[in-house]
Amino acid sequence: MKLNFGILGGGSWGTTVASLLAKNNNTILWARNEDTVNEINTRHMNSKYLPGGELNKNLVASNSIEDTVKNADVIVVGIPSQHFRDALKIAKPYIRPWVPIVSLAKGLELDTKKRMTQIIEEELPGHPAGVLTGPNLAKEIHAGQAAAAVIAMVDDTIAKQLQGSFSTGLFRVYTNDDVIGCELGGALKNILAIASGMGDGANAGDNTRAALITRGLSELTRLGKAMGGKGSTFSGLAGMGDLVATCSSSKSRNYQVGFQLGKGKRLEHIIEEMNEVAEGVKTAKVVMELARDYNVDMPISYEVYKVLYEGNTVYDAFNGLLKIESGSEKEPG
Ligand SMILES: NC(=O)C1=CN([C@@H]2O[C@H](COP(=O)(O)OP(=O)(O)OC[C@H]3O[C@@H](n4cnc5c(N)ncnc54)[C@H](OP(=O)(O)O)[C@@H]3O)[C@@H](O)[C@H]2O)C=CC1
Ligand SMILES: O=C(CO)COP(=O)(O)O
Repeated sequence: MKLNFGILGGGSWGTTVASLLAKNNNTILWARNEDTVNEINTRHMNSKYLPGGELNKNLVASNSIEDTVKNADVIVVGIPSQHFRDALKIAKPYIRPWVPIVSLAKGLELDTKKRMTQIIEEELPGHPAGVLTGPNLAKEIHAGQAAAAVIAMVDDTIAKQLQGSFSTGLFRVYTNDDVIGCELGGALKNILAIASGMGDGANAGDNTRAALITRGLSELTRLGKAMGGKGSTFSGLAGMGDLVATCSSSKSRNYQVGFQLGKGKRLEHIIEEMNEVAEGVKTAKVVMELARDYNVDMPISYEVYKVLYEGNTVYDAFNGLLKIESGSEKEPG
């Protein structure tokens, strides 16, 4: 069934998802940048975030958040986590009752430590809230390469309907009812992608990367389960899938931050030179607090945090990890 979609956020992922949706649905994309809107409407491109390659010609962009959401049957939010709540507040007066809201963001709000669907529930109570997540590097999907994702909603009927809307031949969408686990998988893996990039930047080797991914999955799963996610979610697309993609791809912005740190660059300079978001940098702060709140050991994330915020070097981080006593794989730690 053809639905009306309103997408908020004209960055690389918001635009890519909007273009996928426009294949089979009426789709409007809201971007605050006028040049982006004009370029999408006239040249079917978003060269700031997705250089090269055309977007679906049916995609309409708008500078008006009201026009974008007022007739929408579904709203999709691709705004980075630290600005997600503000965008919902602006859109709220124009959103029709009970319209499902789907988050694309992979981060946690700094002040509140909340997930994006918790923010949706607070700002738009009564609206079904869900997340689209998984190993989905925007630039590959924009280039027409195949990928798989998960739509997680508590209500299975809505999840199945959205599964049909988001799916295209090359973009395979699975359903999951574990919204907490799916959301946490996407947010927590970004810090581990920074760790993996740090290792590669410092030429630590393929074995180190494999160890970081595997032990990273273990710590991500520990916190995720303590916060209410299901163990099986973390071995699926939203957990292991996304972890593997971002920890091993130079297309990941989080991996790139780590890689540059591994090369000895300072965080401020790396961020200054990037025109895209790397959610793991801010999420690392939140995750350290959550690890304390839930009394969960997260040694790799902690070493990343110390490099980002306490002046440690990448070599301090790897030395720190090597000093930790290695226990049994069956036990946490
Ligand atoms: N890119 C990817 O491969 C994937 C990204 N994600 C997640 O999707 C989310 C969005 O990321 P992505 O699209 O990559 O980000 P980008 O860095 O590519 O773009 C960010 C977008 O958000 C807009 N924006 C930033 N702040 C505000 C604000 N206060 N109000 C309105 N718009 C704002 C920017 O607008 P402007 O241009 O005007 O600054 C820009 O359009 C992130 O949480 C990310 O983790 C998830 C899966 C894949
Ligand atoms: O989440 C992503 C791919 O699944 C994108 O990762 P980055 O934000 O690190 O680019």
